[in-house]
Amino acid sequence: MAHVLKNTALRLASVTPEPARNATPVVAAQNHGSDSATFPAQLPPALFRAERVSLRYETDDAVVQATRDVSFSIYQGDRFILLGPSGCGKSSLLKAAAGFITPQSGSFTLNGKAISGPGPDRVVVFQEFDQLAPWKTVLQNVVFALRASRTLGKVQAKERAEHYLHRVGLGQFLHAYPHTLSGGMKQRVAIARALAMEPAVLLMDEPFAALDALTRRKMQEELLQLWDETRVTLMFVTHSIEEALVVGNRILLLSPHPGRVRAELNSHEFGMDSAGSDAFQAATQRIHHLLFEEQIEPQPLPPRVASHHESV
Ligand SMILES: Nc1ncnc2c1ncn2[C@@H]1O[C@H](COP(=O)(O)OP(=O)(O)OP(=O)(O)O)[C@@H](O)[C@H]1O
Repeated sequence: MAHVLKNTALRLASVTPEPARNATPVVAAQNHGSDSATFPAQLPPALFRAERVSLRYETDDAVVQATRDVSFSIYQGDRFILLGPSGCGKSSLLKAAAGFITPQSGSFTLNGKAISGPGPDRVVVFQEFDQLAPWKTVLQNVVFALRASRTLGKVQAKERAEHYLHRVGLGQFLHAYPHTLSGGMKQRVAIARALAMEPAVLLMDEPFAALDALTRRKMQEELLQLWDETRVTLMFVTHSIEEALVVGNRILLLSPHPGRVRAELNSHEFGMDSAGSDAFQAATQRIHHLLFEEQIEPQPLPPRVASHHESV
């Protein structure tokens, strides 16, 4: 029963815009990240779901198994983090969720519909600073993406682009060219462009990893502010435990290559001001331990509970 209660707290935490502070702070589940059979029926369905996704690359020289049987559910308004060591398949999962890679087996669904390719309902922000067309101004870059999705007319696209560029603090730089911007500013344009598409899920692949520490912190803060205003559903890849705890409300831990679900954690209690606190340090160490040291062996389970859970 305790398993079900803990997991219920986790799920409840994930479906409310900002989860209750008294929810179980960190809950871990090995494999089968979310098993709907163990939760009450009144919870809303997942917005986005990965079901036993295995990803494999085949080249002339080698076959690389990137992930194996990865399952998870993302709920409306989640800031869902994929966290794991280098090479565990985080980026591959994100690209597959975006529809750029077809799973070897398993599936992704958005609002219950199978994903079979890229779509404007899933927009990606990458780490690289060269995501913008250098011959277009900041405004033109965003308008171009909106027009390419064929959902808006010229005037509407320009209005929407200006709105989101103001929102990320670039109102003064609408007519600047990308080469005149700092790395952080270019990432803001990429984020504004993605937000302007008003996707169902915003996919972010280590978007701040190439920034210096101060700018990275500022961008994390701004992202949280933007989330507060928009409540956009995020799927965010990082290999930084601290970033995962600060940015996310739920964290999926992946084991080293090939990536499998190691644990699922509830991290909504941490924010920008948490770093350095005892609870934050303890959570960081616990995650580190889960990722790199602890071998979780499957335990005998009570009926109808598909995975081993533990609280931290
Ligand atoms: N296009 C590709 N062709 C062949 N193998 C690939 C390709 N892309 C990724 N891989 C391999 O798949 C595995 C997972 O890579 P992926 O980039 O998804 O991991 P990651 O967790 O995002 O790593 P990092 O944190 O270092 O970016 C790695 O072994 C990688 O070498």
